[in-house]
Amino acid sequence: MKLNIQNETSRLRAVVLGTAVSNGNTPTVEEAYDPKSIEHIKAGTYPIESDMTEEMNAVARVLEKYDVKVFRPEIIKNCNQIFARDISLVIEDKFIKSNILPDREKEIKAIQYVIDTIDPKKVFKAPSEEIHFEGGDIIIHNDYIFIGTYKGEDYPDCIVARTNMKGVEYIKTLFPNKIVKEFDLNKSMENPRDNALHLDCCFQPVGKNKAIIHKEGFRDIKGYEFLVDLFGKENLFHITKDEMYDMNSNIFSIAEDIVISEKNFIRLNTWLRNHKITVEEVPYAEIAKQEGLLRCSTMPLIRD
Ligand SMILES: NC(=[NH2+])NCCC[C@H](N)C(=O)O
Repeated sequence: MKLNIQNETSRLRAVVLGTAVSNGNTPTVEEAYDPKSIEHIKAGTYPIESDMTEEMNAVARVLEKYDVKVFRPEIIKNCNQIFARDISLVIEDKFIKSNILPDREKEIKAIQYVIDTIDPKKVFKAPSEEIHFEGGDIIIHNDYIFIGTYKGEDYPDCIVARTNMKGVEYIKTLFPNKIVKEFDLNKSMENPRDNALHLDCCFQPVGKNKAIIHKEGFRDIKGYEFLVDLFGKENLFHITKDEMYDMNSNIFSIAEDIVISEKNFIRLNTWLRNHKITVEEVPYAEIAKQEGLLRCSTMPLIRD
């Protein structure tokens, strides 16, 4: 397979879509690695496998409708494999295995059968365990690579901070011709409304020149201002804390003028349609309880 990814919105041809099959029992609070999951574990409202499987199948049906080749991970028993985005990423024609949170390391072997179809010279793995990065923090935007990170001193104890500056430096070495720009994000293990878990939880380009953004997700306001300058204020759709919590920035583009979005995102979906973007609505509120949505559960391999 010949990979090609230059941005988040060109016409999609092939993608990995995660799976909720054999997702395991409801984790304990200690086992969870994000605050929104913890909230639902405590409230007894943690999502169940059959509901999540149904939601993901709805996404698969939309992708098939647009003739996108869909790869699913092999099933690892009792393992949460929903968020395919984080375990690896594709930039240009390179496949990069993430140095992910140790709790999630075993997820990658389920897509080895996909990796086996790629030229081994194009497959990369960071050389040191001190280099951390996950796909949800990395957004490719033509000449730019945007990377979410966390520069707080408590990084080592912060399991919602998944990409460090060593990760940013590593991506820079792989793409010397790109402008790599990092963003220091706000993290909170206590309150999901204050937690920009990954960059794609508070920002994502959409359409040709637009983006969805949550200003308060940026720990360093200069990062937010940089994006305002680059995209232009009139091209940004600002979301509130509650909309970030519901994961509005985490929709998924099939093309510049086609997105998959959650059916309850009324304000966002209206804005998209007003900009002549076709919105394919799916139910994804159960998946959202684990602090991830459509971008998080998809990992594009080929776009035009
Ligand atoms: N790309 C993303 N934003 N992924 C969300 C992953 C959510 C998952 N609960 C985690 O904490 O790892």
